[in-house]
Amino acid sequence: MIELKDLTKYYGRARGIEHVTFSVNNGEVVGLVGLNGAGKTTTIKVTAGVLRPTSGDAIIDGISIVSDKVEASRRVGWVPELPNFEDDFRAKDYLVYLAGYYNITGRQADELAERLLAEVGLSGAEGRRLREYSQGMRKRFALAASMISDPDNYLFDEVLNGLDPQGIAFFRKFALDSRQGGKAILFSSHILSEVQNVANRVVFIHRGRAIAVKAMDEIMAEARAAVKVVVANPDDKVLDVLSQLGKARAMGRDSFEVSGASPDQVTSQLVARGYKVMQVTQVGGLEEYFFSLIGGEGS
Ligand SMILES: Nc1ncnc2c1ncn2[C@@H]1O[C@H](COP(=O)(O)OP(=O)(O)OP(=O)(O)O)[C@@H](O)[C@H]1O
Repeated sequence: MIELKDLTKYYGRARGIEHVTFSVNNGEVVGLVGLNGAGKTTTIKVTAGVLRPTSGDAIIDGISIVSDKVEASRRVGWVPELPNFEDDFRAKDYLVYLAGYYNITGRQADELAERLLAEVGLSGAEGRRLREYSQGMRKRFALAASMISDPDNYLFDEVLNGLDPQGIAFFRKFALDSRQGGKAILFSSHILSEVQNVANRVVFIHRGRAIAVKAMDEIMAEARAAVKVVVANPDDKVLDVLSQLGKARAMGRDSFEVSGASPDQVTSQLVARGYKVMQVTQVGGLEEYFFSLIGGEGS
């Protein structure tokens, strides 16, 4: 569990974040959302123990990052926005070296490094030097490194940046599995559609302050999220079929809108009944909610 308590960080006189308070419970994936410069990286770095707060505290599994930094940071895996490594190292050697910090050595460290690199999709690139890694490979490597001690808590800063669709799918699965496994994940991202897919709660940060903390269900209800679908072979029953999923209405002869269902649910429901789905789009949702929250500033 990750608890942020009245966390404030000033860079000299410049405000980073002020009075940020929220928690990430075990079994929760919380998205951290905000404009450029809002304070996401600062929040994550202070919580990870790499920046000292001006005041307030972050508590990891009951341990203060301020008064017991070593113990608290052992319990959290951190993937920075711009991962920085000893670039002359070869990937696997570096993971083995990092595992040493957790008293994992010898064959055990070797096997762990290979397994983690395979898990994040870097098999075949274990022997390459980190300086030869692309941005996406570095992100994948940083993910592997954060998993060495199999911590119960994770902090991911823009982890999706630079990842290809396969990498994004890996992260999505990792987050959902971790959620089921009772871990606590806080991740920042500008890709609001992915935050919507993965997070069960969202912290909106604006000008250094956490201006709202909301469950995804509430966000979707308030933002009147809906799925728009175009069907190639509509008939007079299609509306009834869609109504089984949520509130459905016809928008035209072949297009329909359903609220209270996901694009996946709409597609499988229609396909199972022999309809041809031409187009499915999510309307409203997190993005709409975010902009309504911060007013005209983001547009
Ligand atoms: N080293 C620093 N020195 C001075 N000010 C800083 C420093 N790092 C961050 N800031 C300021 O703190 C505020 C929050 O920055 P932060 O990097 O946390 O935002 P962010 O939400 O992560 O932004 P982005 O989406 O652009 O990555 C900004 O006003 C920024 O200018």
